[in-house]
Amino acid sequence: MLHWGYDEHNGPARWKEVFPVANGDRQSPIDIQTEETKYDPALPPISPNYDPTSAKVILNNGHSTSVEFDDTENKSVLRGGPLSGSYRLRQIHFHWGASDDIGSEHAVDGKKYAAELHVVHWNSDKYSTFVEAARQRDGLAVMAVFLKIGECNSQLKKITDRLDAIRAKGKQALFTNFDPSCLLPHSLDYWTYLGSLTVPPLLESVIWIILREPISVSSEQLAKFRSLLCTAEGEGACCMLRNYRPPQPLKGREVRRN
Ligand SMILES: CN[C@H]1CN(c2cccc(OC)c2)S(=O)(=O)c2sc(S(N)(=O)=O)cc21
Ligand SMILES: [Zn+2]
Repeated sequence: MLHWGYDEHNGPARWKEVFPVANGDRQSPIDIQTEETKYDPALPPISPNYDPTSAKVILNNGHSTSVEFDDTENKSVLRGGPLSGSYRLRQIHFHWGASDDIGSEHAVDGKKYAAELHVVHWNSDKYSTFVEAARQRDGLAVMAVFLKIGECNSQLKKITDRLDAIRAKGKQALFTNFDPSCLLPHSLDYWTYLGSLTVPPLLESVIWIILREPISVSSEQLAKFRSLLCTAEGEGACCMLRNYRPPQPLKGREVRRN
């Protein structure tokens, strides 16, 4: 396998050949069996506090599209929930599928949503860089939001309307004055468990916070994600039709809810 991706020849089933942690004890995503989740009265609400001026660029990295934030100071942080201390906002990105009936990474009682938003943070209280934090078991905190097909999402439009400027892999465009809280659902109720990055290097350093209420996305908006290219300008164009990893074994982990 040359470079990892989501096709038959380089997809999730083969990542273990290069990243053996793929068969680890705390891999993500998972299928959340709601009957097995444990209510924890000690779990406080999560509290996102983002400064819109932290937003810098929107980027096509060949595997997804992301909005990157300035994480050189504690301007945009996530606190509360299962977290001790504050986790600094790094980037947001999305996962989707080739059709509207699949696309999310996590599943709920076997049900997959059309797409999934990930808001990535790192533990800037304990570690001095993102890369160092990404190697620690409490280094990263990713908040996941499910996207279900419905009304056009006017907040998401700020992102989907810019995708044609970053069609090819490696392209980026200025993207500022954006507070990702605008993409969160009304309720911040969540499930939480200990897992990993869902993309190589699949590091087992993520505290996952999965919001239980989905947000909407229209079929047309979602189609725009699929028109992104996994290839750079000048290479043979290949569309980014899917970029989700399927659910991984729970291996005895507990999923708590607030
Ligand atoms: C958007 N693609 C990834 C970019 N990053 C990345 C890239 C390379 C190495 C690395 O670890 C050192 C991190 S990231 O940490 O921002 C994350 S988190 C994440 S997910 N799906 O698990 O939430 C995917 C990515
Ligand atoms: Zn992700």
